[in-house]
Amino acid sequence: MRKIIIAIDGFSSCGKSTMAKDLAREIGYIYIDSGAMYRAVTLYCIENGLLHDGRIDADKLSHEIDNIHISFRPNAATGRPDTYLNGVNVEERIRTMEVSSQVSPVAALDFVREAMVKQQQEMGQAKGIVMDGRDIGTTVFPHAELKIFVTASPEIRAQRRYDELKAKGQAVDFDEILANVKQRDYIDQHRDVSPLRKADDALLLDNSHLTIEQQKAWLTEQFERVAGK
Ligand SMILES: Nc1ncnc2c1ncn2[C@@H]1O[C@H](COP(=O)(O)OP(=O)(O)O)[C@@H](O)[C@H]1O
Ligand SMILES: Nc1ccn([C@@H]2O[C@H](COP(=O)(O)OP(=O)(O)O)[C@@H](O)[C@H]2O)c(=O)n1
Repeated sequence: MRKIIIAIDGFSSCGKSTMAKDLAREIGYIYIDSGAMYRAVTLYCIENGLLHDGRIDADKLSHEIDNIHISFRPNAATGRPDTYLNGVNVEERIRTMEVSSQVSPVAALDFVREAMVKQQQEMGQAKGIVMDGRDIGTTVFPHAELKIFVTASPEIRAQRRYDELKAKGQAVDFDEILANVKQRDYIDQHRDVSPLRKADDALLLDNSHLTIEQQKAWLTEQFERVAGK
């Protein structure tokens, strides 16, 4: 089978990382969660006083962006890569509601996207990669051999995220999560730079009523069809 690039885009919390990570593990590809990179930049802003009451000090961030180094290292216990920000494991801290509620405006900044896209493209140079996000099939890898666009209803997506955070022991409120999911979808779809949209050549997957196993089987089938050509 030839080595390909698999781009998985779509709305917030619909299961992109779950299916991307599982497929990558099964076929021996590298898995990159591009959303984790925007989350890590947001955490940097929070921890370094660049975000106040939802306002970003974009000027200061533009001067510091080259000092923000994000990498991934495997975690044997979870079976997925952990995110590191300037050498520190931030995997847990980037998944909080505090970060979720501020990440989309940070990710809308042109210089932030430019820096992240450059790193993502370098990660995909040798192919054999599954990357999930919002603009992977449209901007990061417009020539990806397999592109998927995932969607599910906002209520179902919010319920999935609610269950996940609750299982981790975080104090969560369903309505707050639903509002966050809808707000991020809106910002992600309406920003000027690389807005969230389905690439013309992406396959659409509505997984509202699919189990994790069913969506993975579907994705594996698509991979075998394309990589086996
Ligand atoms: N088909 C599915 N049915 C039910 N839960 C799912 C499904 N796919 C993923 N999940 C769960 O939904 C949550 C969000 O999935 P995730 O992969 O993090 O989404 P995304 O990467 O799109 O934000 C996770 O807790 C995951 O286990
Ligand atoms: N390629 C990407 C990935 C994420 N993002 C931004 O980063 C946020 C967090 O991404 P994520 O994939 O972790 O989001 P979840 O759907 O997992 O909650 C998104 O809401 C987008 O604002 C982006 O702009 N481009």
